[in-house]
Amino acid sequence: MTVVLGCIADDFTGATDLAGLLARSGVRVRLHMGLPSEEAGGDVAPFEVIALKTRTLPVGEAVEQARAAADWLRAAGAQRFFWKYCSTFDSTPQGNIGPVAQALMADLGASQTIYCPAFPENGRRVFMGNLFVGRQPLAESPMRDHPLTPMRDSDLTRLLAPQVAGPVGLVEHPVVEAGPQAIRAALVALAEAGRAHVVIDAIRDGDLTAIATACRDMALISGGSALAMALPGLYLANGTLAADAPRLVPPQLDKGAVVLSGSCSAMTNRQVAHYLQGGAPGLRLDPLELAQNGPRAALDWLGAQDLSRAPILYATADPQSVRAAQEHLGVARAGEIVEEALAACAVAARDRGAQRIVVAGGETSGAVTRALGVSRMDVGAEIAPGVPWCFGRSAGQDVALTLKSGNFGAESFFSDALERLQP
Ligand SMILES: Nc1ncnc2c1ncn2[C@@H]1O[C@H](COP(=O)(O)OP(=O)(O)OP(=O)(O)O)[C@@H](O)[C@H]1O
Ligand SMILES: O=C(O)[C@@H](O)C(=O)CO
Repeated sequence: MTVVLGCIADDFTGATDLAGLLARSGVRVRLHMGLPSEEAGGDVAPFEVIALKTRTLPVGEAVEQARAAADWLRAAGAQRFFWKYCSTFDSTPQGNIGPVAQALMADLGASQTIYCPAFPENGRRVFMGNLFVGRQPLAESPMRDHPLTPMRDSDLTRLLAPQVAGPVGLVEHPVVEAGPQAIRAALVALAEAGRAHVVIDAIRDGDLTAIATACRDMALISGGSALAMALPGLYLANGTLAADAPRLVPPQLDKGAVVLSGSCSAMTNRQVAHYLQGGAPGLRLDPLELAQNGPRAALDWLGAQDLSRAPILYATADPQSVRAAQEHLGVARAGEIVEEALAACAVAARDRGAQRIVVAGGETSGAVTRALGVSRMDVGAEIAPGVPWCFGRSAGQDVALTLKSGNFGAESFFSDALERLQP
């Protein structure tokens, strides 16, 4: 078995999203939480996904980690690579998306790559280079108030231009609609015009399949998870991937569960409210209180809960409360305090036997998996598009984790997740 596609994601929920969509094909997908510490090689899956936590890091550090991940994947046999970022193109003002793509292209000897964050099933579409979230342009969507990466422009070519050397190209939707051959021809013409970085429109899954067909042999593809979805089928069809990959057998799990929410997205706010309305025991964490007293009160509360009722601990709050906390503590510190507290709660819940752990938020998921010491997981069934249950080991026991991207899932996501994976 060799690695058919080596994938690098810039955050943990983004990586599970990608892994979940690849796993829809039935092919085995392995997810590494952070740069793998074990030697590359040995037992590998055809799709290996490395989850980094680089979305908000300084550019140099993000680039260094992505290159190290690509080196590991290359040593494991990968010859094609996928660079996964958020379907809302989340980046800091300096931006890591372009610099990472550029560095990987240089290392892999790729002369051109594409950028396509579209995820139509979740309402992300790219048209004439502009990213829409549902009906709203990105910059008018709730993403404009994201705690760490507020997105205030919707034009991907304009967002990408300062992040890369040389001009950015665009393959417009009419070309994409005309199919793989037209896309290939447009990419060749753009390459001849010196455009190594090309944004591609996509408004439905069929567009993504056409793009994946046109680009499946590129050394580096970059985009959201949905662009990768067609790749396993294409690799099976052309014989790059053998059809006899083993299937996942999920472990037996106990009744105990906990829900930890550090995402402040509009959707997570609704999901938390819905879960509490349904009668779940819940405790709201206040960053200012945590800054003064630490997580002791949260841990005491959790210690008194019946874990078979899947209690929720959440810092999820509306944009106004988030801003107030950030003004007092600073953006980074407010985030860290919450992440540390939720991570401590995850460990305490695991130590009391919780084997199903639901986490909302990419940064939060990074902190939780790190605290649990979960370094790699096998990817199971999806609860909602882009949100699978994953199975790993923590402190010698089986744990199931689902890492929900801030904006993903239905309002009933938390109860959906627990129903989907009943002991
Ligand atoms: N009440 C709060 N005040 C300030 N910051 C908060 C608060 N609650 C959570 N945070 C921080 O906001 C950040 C939310 O980012 P996170 O990546 O976890 O969620 P998200 O961005 O909605 O998810 P995704 O990246 O998957 O879209 C975290 O750093 C978290 O600690
Ligand atoms: O692409 C998305 O929207 C998600 O996988 C994600 O990256 C959220 O952090």
